[in-house]
Amino acid sequence: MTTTDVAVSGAGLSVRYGRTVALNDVSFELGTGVTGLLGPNGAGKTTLLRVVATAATPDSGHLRVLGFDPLTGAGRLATRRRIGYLPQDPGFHRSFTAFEFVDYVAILKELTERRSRHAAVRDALDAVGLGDRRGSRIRTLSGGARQRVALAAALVGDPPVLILDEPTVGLDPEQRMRFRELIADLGEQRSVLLSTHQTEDVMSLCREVIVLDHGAVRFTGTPAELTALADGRVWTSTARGEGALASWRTGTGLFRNVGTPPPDADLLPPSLEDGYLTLVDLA
Ligand SMILES: Nc1ncnc2c1ncn2[C@@H]1O[C@H](COP(=O)(O)OP(=O)(O)OP(=O)(O)O)[C@@H](O)[C@H]1O
Repeated sequence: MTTTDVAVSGAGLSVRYGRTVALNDVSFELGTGVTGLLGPNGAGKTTLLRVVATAATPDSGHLRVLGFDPLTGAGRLATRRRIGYLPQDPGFHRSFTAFEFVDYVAILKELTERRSRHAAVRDALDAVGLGDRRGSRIRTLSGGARQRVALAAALVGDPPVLILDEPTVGLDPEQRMRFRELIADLGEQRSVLLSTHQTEDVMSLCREVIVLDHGAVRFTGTPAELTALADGRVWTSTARGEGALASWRTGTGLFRNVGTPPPDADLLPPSLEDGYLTLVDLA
C-alpha cells in the first residue's frame, strides 16, 4: 500500500481494562476497499473498532484518519464527521421510525442544517433500500431491515470511512447476501473495516484481512494469503487424524483434519477458515 492510499493507520495501539489487555501494541493500515477483521471471541475486535471510531481512547499509540489525529480534540471532531460506525448493538429507540433514528444519528454527527440533513437521511435510507419504509417504526421491522437502518445511520453524511461491527450477525442467508452486495458496493469508493466471524464474508468481500488474537495482530494480508497458511495442512482420513488441531467427521463419513498431516496423507485444498484455524490454534 502506498502512503497516499492509506486512509486510516494505527501504530502501537494498546488498551487495558483493569488487568485485561484488550489491545496490545496493534499496528495496521487501511486503504480503499473492504478490510476484514477476524479473531476469536474476546480477541479485541470491538475494542479496535471503537478506538478507530473515536468511541474509546487508547492508553497508548497513534492513530491517523484521513490525515487527522482523532486523539486530539479538533482531530476527533474532524474524524467523527468522516467516519460511519455500525456498532454491535446500535441501541435503537424502538418507537422511533427509521427516518427519526437516522436523523437522530445525523444530529449527533452535527449535521446541523435541517433541510440538507433531511436530504442526507433520505439518501442514506435509499442507499440501503429502505426508502419506502422510512416512516416504519423500528419495532415493526425485521432483523434484516433493522440492520439496514443501522447501516443507514452509519452512512448518513456519506463518510469516506466505514467501521462495521459484525453487521451480518443474526441475518438469514438471503439477507446476508444482500448485505454483502451492499458492503461490496460501499467498499468501491470507501475504506471499510468489517469485523466478522463469517469467513465467507471475508473470502467474498475483503481485499485485506487482519487477524487479531489475544489483543495482538497475528496476520495481515490478502484472503488468498490467509488461505495459503493451511496449504499442505488439510487432509482427509477414515479416522480422526493424529496431529490434527481440528478434526471432524463430515457428511461423507470421512474425517476432515487441519494440522500436521502424516506423510502419506490424502491432502485437500484449504479454505480461508482452515488458514485462520491454523493461525489462531497455534497461538
Ligand atoms: N468495557 C470493558 N470493561 C472491561 N473489559 C472489557 C471491556 N470491553 C472489553 N473488555 C475485555 O477486553 C477483551 C476484548 O474484548 P472485545 O469486545 O474487544 O473482543 P471481541 O474480539 O470484539 O470479542 P467478540 O468477538 O466476542 O465480540 C475481552 O477480554 C473483554 O472481556
